[in-house]
Amino acid sequence: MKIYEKAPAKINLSLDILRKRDDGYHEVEMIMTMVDLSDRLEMSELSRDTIIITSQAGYIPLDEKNLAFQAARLIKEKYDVKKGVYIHLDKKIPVSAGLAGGSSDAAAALRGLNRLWKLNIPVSDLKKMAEELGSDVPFCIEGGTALATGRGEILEKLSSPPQCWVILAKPPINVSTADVYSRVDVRNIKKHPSTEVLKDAIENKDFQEICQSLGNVLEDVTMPMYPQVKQLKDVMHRLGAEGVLMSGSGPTVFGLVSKQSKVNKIYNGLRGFCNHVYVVRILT
Ligand SMILES: C[C@@](CO)(OP(=O)(O)O)[C@H](O)COP(=O)(O)OP(=O)(O)OC[C@H]1O[C@@H](n2ccc(N)nc2=O)[C@H](O)[C@@H]1O
Ligand SMILES: Nc1ncnc2c1ncn2[C@@H]1O[C@H](COP(=O)(O)OP(=O)(O)O)[C@@H](O)[C@H]1O
Repeated sequence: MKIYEKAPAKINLSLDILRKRDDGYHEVEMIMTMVDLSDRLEMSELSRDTIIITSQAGYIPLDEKNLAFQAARLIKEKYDVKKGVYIHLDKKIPVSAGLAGGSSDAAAALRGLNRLWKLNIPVSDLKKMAEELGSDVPFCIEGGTALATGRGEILEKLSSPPQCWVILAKPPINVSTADVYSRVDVRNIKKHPSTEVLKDAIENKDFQEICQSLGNVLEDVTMPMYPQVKQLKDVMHRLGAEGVLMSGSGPTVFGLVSKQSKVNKIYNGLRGFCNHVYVVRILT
């Protein structure tokens, strides 16, 4: 039997850091939503007790460092599955981009293997397993739009933002999440985003208020390291995007656009600036 599972990218509409914890993680408050730029996982059962990962993307690890491999190993151990699996990752989400591609692949592997091996694991238990794989993986299990707290694993479901176009642009640099967090000076965060205001704006489907309330404290770490990210934000604003923000630890910048008539102009303008530009929608 062969099954397919989609693994969509996420963007952070807000990202705030409250404090650094004793375990080294940061206590965050962030609103995340999924967009329709997705990897696709093809999974088939192997009678031999082994995990094999392949991908057309030449730039990700295919061994136990791959998050989909780790997901398969975890579910096999926890549920004592003696069968093997072959997972092909059709990568579309750029890597180390702040779009949680690896985390979403891990979540898709958990969902898919639950189906493939007919394990009937409830979503709450999938999310518990997801926590062991990474802070963003629990959100990627159910997706949608959510307020994430703790280190990212405590989730409150929100309604979807109003439909709009999301333009993603990734400059040709890869950013390490661990490196960015390690440089945060928690006592000197200049401006915390107004998470509550953003949350209300989403509930009220108030597009203009959403655009005004976007905020990400990691911009002040990543942008001085990579000035291209700030330049990209400025270009997006100039081209007419109504709300512009860096996603996660970066370097991807997204722009929210309400009018289709603006989308082509922004897309074409950005293509002159960087190779990786995508026009996507928020997944409801
Ligand atoms: C910044 C965010 C925002 O959504 O996304 P990305 O930019 O990676 O997409 C997330 O917080 C990233 O989550 P994720 O990529 O799953 O992080 P993990 O693998 O759990 O952690 C990688 C490293 O980041 C740091 N880390 C992560 C999460 C957190 N709340 N505090 C931290 O300090 C830790 O140093 C950890 O070792
Ligand atoms: N399935 C996967 N897809 C992408 N990257 C992966 C995967 N498994 C492990 N990685 C590794 O995880 C790291 C972060 O990848 P990614 O999830 O794309 O970053 P981000 O969360 O910043 O978007 C990279 O160093 C990459 O090599």
